[in-house]
Formats: sequence, C-alpha cells, structure tokens
Amino acid sequence: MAPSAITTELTNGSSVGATLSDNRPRILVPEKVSAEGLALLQELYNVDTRKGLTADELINIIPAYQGLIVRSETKVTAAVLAAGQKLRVVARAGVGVDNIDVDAATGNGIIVVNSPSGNIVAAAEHTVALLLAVARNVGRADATLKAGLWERSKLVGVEVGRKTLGIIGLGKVGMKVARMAIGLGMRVTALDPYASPDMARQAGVQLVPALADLLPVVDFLTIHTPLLASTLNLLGEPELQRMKPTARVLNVARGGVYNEDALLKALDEGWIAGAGLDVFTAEPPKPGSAAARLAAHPKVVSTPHLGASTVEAQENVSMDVCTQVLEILRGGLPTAAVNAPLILPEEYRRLQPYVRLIERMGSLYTQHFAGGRAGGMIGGRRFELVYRGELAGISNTRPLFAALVKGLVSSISDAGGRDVNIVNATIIARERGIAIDEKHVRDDAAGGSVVTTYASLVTLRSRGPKDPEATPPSSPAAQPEQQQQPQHQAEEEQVIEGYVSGKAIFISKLDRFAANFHPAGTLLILHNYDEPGKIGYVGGVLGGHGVNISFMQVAGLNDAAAAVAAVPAAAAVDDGPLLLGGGGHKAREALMILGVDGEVTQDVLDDLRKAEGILDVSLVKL
Ligand SMILES: NC(=O)c1ccc[n+]([C@@H]2O[C@H](COP(=O)([O-])OP(=O)(O)OC[C@H]3O[C@@H](n4cnc5c(N)ncnc54)[C@H](O)[C@@H]3O)[C@@H](O)[C@H]2O)c1
Ligand SMILES: O=C(O)[C@H](O)COP(=O)(O)O
Repeated sequence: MAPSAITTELTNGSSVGATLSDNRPRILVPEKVSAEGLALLQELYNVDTRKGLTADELINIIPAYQGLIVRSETKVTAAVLAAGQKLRVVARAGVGVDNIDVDAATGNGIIVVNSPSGNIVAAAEHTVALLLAVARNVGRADATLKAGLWERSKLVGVEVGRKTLGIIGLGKVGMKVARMAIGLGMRVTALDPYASPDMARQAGVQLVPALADLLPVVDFLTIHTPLLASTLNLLGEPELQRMKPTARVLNVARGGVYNEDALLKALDEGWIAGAGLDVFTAEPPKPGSAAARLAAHPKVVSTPHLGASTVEAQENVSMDVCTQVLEILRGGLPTAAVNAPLILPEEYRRLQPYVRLIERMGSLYTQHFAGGRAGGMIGGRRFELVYRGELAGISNTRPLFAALVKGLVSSISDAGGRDVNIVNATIIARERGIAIDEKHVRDDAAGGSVVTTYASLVTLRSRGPKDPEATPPSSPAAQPEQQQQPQHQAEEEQVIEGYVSGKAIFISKLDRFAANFHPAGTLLILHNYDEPGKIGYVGGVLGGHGVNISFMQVAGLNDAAAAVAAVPAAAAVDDGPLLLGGGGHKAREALMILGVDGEVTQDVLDDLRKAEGILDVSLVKL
C-alpha cells in the first residue's frame, strides 16, 4: 500500500496537546528577559516570571518546571539542577554561563543553551563607552557638576587616537572592540592563544604571544575572555605593576579577571591611572568589599553590569534562547547548546528527518525484536548505524546517535527519569550497556542502488546473544545451525533499514524482509507463511475486536535465494494443514505489517497467534 495512506505522522511530540491542556509545561523566568521571545513560549507553555527569588525559593519551586531562562544574576547550582526533576533546558539569555553548573546539567541530561552573539555589539559599544568615559573623566565630570561644582581644570583628559589598546581575548566581543578602536584611530595589540592570526591580520590587529609583550606598551587595556580557571585573577599585582602609570584598564567581561584587591592597590598607589568597570566578583558588590570600593573609587567609571543592557541586545538574546527552548521542549535540537556540539542551522535542517527516522528505527527495534521488555535484548548488544549517501558526508552525527539511544530506550523506560538527548545520550547508552558504532559509507556497491533512488540510506544492525524470550523468535529459516547450538552460545543479527523521501520517513527493510512503510502510529507486525486466507483471517480477528486497519502491507523476503525456505519437521507438525509433509516442506515467509486504530489488547494478540502459519506477532507503538 502507498505510504501516503498511512496515519498522519506524529511530529515532534506533545506540543499540540500542550496547547489544549491545563497541565501545560512550565517555564520559569527569574530575571528580566525581553518580552519578544517570551511571547513565542507563552503560546504553548505557562511562562512564570518570578523576579527576586532566593536560592532556597528557587530550589523549592524548580521541581514544577521543564524550562528555566536566566541571565547572569541567577545561580543555577548543582542543587537547583538536582531538584529540577522535570527540567529539560536551562537557557542563558546572554553569553556567559559561569553562573550555571554546566557539568551538573550535563550529568542530569539538561541542555544548557545560550545566545552566543545576540549581545556582542552591545558589549563592544559599552566597552568603547567606558574607554572614552575613562579617558575624559566623564563620570566625575557628571557627578561634580550635578553636585553644583565646576571643576574644568581638575578634569583634563587624554585622547585615545594614536594610542595603543591592548585586548586580552580576541573573540567575538574582543574583535568588535578592536574594529571600533581602529575606527577611533587607535593601534590595537592583542593576546589570545586561540585566535586566528589571519583574522587578526586582516582586522589590522597585531597578535602578541605573551602578557609580557602587551602590558608595558599599552595605554588602555581591555579583557574579553570568559571567566575560567585560567583567566581568574589574570591580572594581579605583578601584572599591574608592569603597566604604564598613565594606562587605564577596562572590564566588560567578568568580575575576577582582574584581581579586585590588586586593582584597588594599583589605583591607590598610582601604578595605573584609571579603570572602567562594568562587572564585579559579587553583583551588586558587598558593602565594604574591594569590589564596592572600586565601584566608588574616584579614578573608576563604574556601571552596574550594563554591557548587554540595550533594547536591541535584549530582544536578540531573548529571541535566540526562547526559540531554542521552544525547539527543545518540542523534542528538537538546539542551535547553540553549551554542553553539546554546535549544530549549524543548515546542518540541523538536514538532520531533522533523519533524527526522526533513527529514533523510530530504535523504538521499532526494541518493540519488534526485543518485545519491549526492559533489559530484553538491548543491554549487552552491539549496534551499528551505517550512513550511506548524502548522510555519509555529515560529520556531526551526534544528534543521530542520541536519536538511536532515545528510540531504543524510550519504550522500555523513562531513562532513569531523564530524557535522552544529545547531552546525555552517551552516558545513558553506557549505563544500559549499549555499544553503538557509527559507519560512514561513501562509496558502496551494496547500498548503491538504493542510494541512487533515495538521497540517503540508514542501516541499523544489531548483534548479540540470542534472546530466548524474544518475540518474534528467529525464524527457522534464518539460522537453522544456530538453533542446534545451546542458546547461551548463539549469536544473532537483526537489521532495520530506512530512508527519507522529502520530509517523510520510511522503513525499507525489517530483518530479512523488504518493506516500504511509514513508521508511525500503532503497528501490528505478523511473521507468517504467506498462504491464501491469511489476510482474511487477520482482518476477521481485528474486526471482531473492533480494531480498524488503516493500512496493510505484505513484506517478502529481501533475498530472492532465501525466498523459499525449508521448514524443519517440528515446525511442520505444529503448522499442520499448511505443510506438505512431516519431514519438511517448502514455504514462503513474509511479514504482514498493519497500521491499526483502536486498542490492541492481549486478547487480540493471542487470537492472532492462534492462526495456522502465523509464527509470531509484535505490537509496535511509534
Ligand atoms: N558585560 C556584559 O554585559 C557582557 C556582555 C557580553 C559578553 N560579556 C562577556 O564577555 C566575555 C567574552 O565574550 P565573547 O562573546 O567575546 O566570547 P568568545 O568566546 O567569543 O571570546 C572569548 C575569547 O577569549 C579567548 N581566551 C580564552 N582564554 C584566554 C586566555 N587565557 N588568554 C587570552 N585569551 C583567551 C578565547 O580564545 C576567545 O577568543 C564573556 O565572559 C562574556 O560573558 C559580558
Ligand atoms: O554574559 C553576558 O551575556 C553578559 O554578561 C550579559 O549579562 P546579563 O544578561 O546579566 O546582562
């Protein structure tokens, strides 16, 4: 039957149901996040904006939420993540994720996403604002004038044109600052061991190999690295002492990249002339702390972490992360996951149908071959995913790997309370004893004809010890020699093959049978001898139980040579009227694949199994 006759495919999970239900998934927003992105989520989810939560309050309420959207103020600790039993995604509406315990999130299978570039213009412009404000004493001038003073002679500044700006961290923000500074007529020297020398050269930036080459020559210094173990206290007393006494430093990255005590001393002792600070080790700074004294220092222009606080940047980051939250809660892939490989939007679009296909192949495997039994034939088996055609050229197949793990385990467990995703798929596979190899076959004679017909072909192969309880049992024709062996020694192989046509997904091979069906909805898969009367019998049983057939397909043996198989005597006796003699006969095996509507009870399965020549029946829900 044509695939088009099959039940409409269920795409991306539960979002449609969620719109209609009072129990819509919940998203917590404990900080100010721009309304543009939140509006996207409000259509489908309960979005609770709860500003000013304490750490304990957050831990108490987080169990109710599937999503959490934060900026830099909320500390997303391991305790918060452990309490968030339903949490699937933590989104950082901005760049820095140093307020999120990313390792703990990974262990819990929670995706952490951010907006890698939504606020870089804002951060770079704020850096330039502080650069000029520090150079021209704008802060003090404003404060004294507002206090009724007119202190022109005390507020003589310096020009930035023809001066040298040192940049530590020539990433997205650092590079933007460099270009803007060059526009102001500055010379730019940078230190970044990971920066591309070509990009630096093209931008007119001189890269230097060490701090020692940078500190003594710069008139202004700005740091644009993340806060890491290697960048914490990057500039302490020895480094600040090496700078010119006329130098001014800027921090629009993170509190802690300059040691705050050392910076205070450098300003008080006159080792440097001034500072422009947007970020502090504690925000707001604790009264009396070095951070608070820096913020109040007359040589410092300070702002309360405003680098990303522009209307435009907040709209950008809100849209970036809310789009990803939406996609993740629908079962899709993020575009900027911090604890998962970067997936480019184009790559993501190409992979999407294959993610669905492979997840269904995994689920079909478990339900058809392992009978849906927890621990059945999944653990201890070796799986191989073979990609042919266009797919063989894709290097980032982590989403496909995750889709297989998800499909394999989804029908038999709740994955230990966790969703399987690209973040934790490897951990869950290891826990379940599932080994998966991936093979990219670019030039393949065997798969060639299929790949000529379809752009890509995916083969799922499983090898491992034969499961004595499995349904359906390996057919007598499949491995007659193995059946003679003690079961603990027997190995068997199962195969499922599938392809994508347009956006639709199809199974083209199931075990030894050539098929062509859409893996969706409720399927009954009968392994039988292809004899007259079978279809009528099956239709009668299902009709009698009120189960409607939406499509039906008979899949013959894939290999013509195996199309007619010898049935051993034991089977011949059991199968009575179908067989031609007690010593064995010739019979054609087939799979009957039925899409059904209505409840398929154990009684239905038992009645189907009673029919002569039906070797087994499996119920598969996809
Ligand atoms: N104040 C704000 O509101 C604000 C706004 C945006 C970004 N930020 C912060 O700015 C920082 C940079 O953001 P980005 O988007 O440019 O990040 P990025 O990842 O694009 O760039 C960081 C750069 O730092 C370099 N780096 C890392 N360790 C280094 C080291 N030890 N020495 C020299 N270079 C090193 C990296 O190679 C990289 O090029 C982040 O901490 C981010 O949180 C702050
Ligand atoms: O890392 C960032 O994106 C900036 O520091 C912005 O932080 P914010 O969202 O708290 O303003």
